[in-house]
Amino acid sequence: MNVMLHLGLGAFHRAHQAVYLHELIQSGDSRWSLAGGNTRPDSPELIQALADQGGAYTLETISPAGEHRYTRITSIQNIIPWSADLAGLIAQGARPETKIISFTVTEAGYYLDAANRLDLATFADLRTDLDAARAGQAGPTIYAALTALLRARMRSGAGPVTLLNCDNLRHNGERSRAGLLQFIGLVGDGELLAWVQNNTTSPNAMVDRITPRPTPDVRERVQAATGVDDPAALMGESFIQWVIEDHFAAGRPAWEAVGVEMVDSVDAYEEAKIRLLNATHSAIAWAGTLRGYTYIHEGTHDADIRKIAFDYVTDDVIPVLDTPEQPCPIDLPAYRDVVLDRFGNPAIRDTNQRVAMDGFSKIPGFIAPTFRQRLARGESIASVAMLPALFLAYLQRWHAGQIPYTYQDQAMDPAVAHAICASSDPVAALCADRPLWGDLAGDARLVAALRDASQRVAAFIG
Ligand SMILES: NC(=O)c1ccc[n+]([C@@H]2O[C@H](COP(=O)([O-])OP(=O)(O)OC[C@H]3O[C@@H](n4cnc5c(N)ncnc54)[C@H](O)[C@@H]3O)[C@@H](O)[C@H]2O)c1
Ligand SMILES: OC[C@@H](O)C(O)[C@H](O)CO
Repeated sequence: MNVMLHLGLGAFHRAHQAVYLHELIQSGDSRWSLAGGNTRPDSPELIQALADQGGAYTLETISPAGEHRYTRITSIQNIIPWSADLAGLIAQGARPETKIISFTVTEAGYYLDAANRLDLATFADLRTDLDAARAGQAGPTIYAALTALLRARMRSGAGPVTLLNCDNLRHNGERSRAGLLQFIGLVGDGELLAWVQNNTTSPNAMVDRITPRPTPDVRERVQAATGVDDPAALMGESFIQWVIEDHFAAGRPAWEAVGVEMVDSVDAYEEAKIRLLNATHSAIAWAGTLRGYTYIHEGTHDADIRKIAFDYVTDDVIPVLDTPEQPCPIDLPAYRDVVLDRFGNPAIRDTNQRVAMDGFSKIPGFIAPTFRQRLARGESIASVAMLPALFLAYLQRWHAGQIPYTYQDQAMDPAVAHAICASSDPVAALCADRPLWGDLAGDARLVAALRDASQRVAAFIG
């Protein structure tokens, strides 16, 4: 049996990658199974519940028409408990049957600047893990965990392995590989660096399924529908998509048999998803919070918020993704409309809190590239400017203690956030932040557009 080892047993992995493999196994192809665990001591009760259930759990999916389906997912066959030395994960990673190491550690879990360099100056977690790795120890960041796993694999002679990133990150394979190789270089392990370069691949992948944080009512509905009380139950939308570059070092499941799209280049899919779905999603979460809504579907049905989202995609994104020189193979206006319909599904009850999180990683990842392209073409940035202007208004509310939930942002330096909000010119301060804007930081056109957009946001908030 071949094993795909997954790092980051969050909701999304269980509603997406585990589901595709479950369907493949159900179709009669049981050549692969999943093992998984967290690199951080997160959600210990959930990990224990999964272990107690042999890795199985019930997934509820809800279609736009409101149809509920319940499926017992059984592809994760080895739950690896967390320990600080990551001994269980390292042992599994070093076994020859492990042929793929996949991961979901959130967009903020990669610590890269706009030029794909590890941002050691900003992220203390990364500095701590680098010290640990230099001392030969594992650590919770993806880079320190992979360094420890791959070192053990190299020493065990278990052979090549694919590193499969399943997070919403542009060029997610290439970028996390760049971070990993820099990290190993900084550790100073030349032998491991050469081994990783020669024995691993990192295909880019686009992943999609809206998976809210499971709430107690999901468990109740699952029990009512199936008779099983499942503390690891979770819920997602019925829509699911996975597009992967077919570049595997040691084989892969026959995913195409269950609808995974295996392609040469994922570029068009990931640009469409990150800009039309993820950036729009964040904007609706920021705007919805400012208008006093709790859920994404509420903001999506607010005409003003919907117009901000629609105009951003229509005016500023589609023209740069679909050009005469490089026509986009995806029907972007149709994609925009489907995405807004998905967001508007009231049964999903996805929260603004979940989608608004990690704004400091989403501006550079999801939004700044549109500014860069529009400005390079000498075109207006009025519609896309509404997104960071909404984020700034949201951040100011957070700073004033007026957000009705805990704002989680792993990429935020609280001192920087404070300096922006306390500045006499918050727009200029936000636009000057290099981790947010890279080479665009301080650009006069960016500042002017955000000033104008901030006035529109102030009028919108009322
Ligand atoms: N939930 C969705 O709708 C969805 C859809 C597509 C893609 N994704 C991707 O999956 C990611 C996780 O989403 P989720 O719903 O599973 O969230 P979750 O909160 O349920 O799980 C997060 C997982 O990431 C790990 N993690 C978080 N920060 C980390 C860090 N800095 N270093 C190492 N591990 C870290 C946690 O231990 C946990 O396993 C998202 O950030 C996104 O990139 C999510
Ligand atoms: O925009 C937030 C994401 O977690 C989103 O739910 C996901 O990317 C949908 O696939």
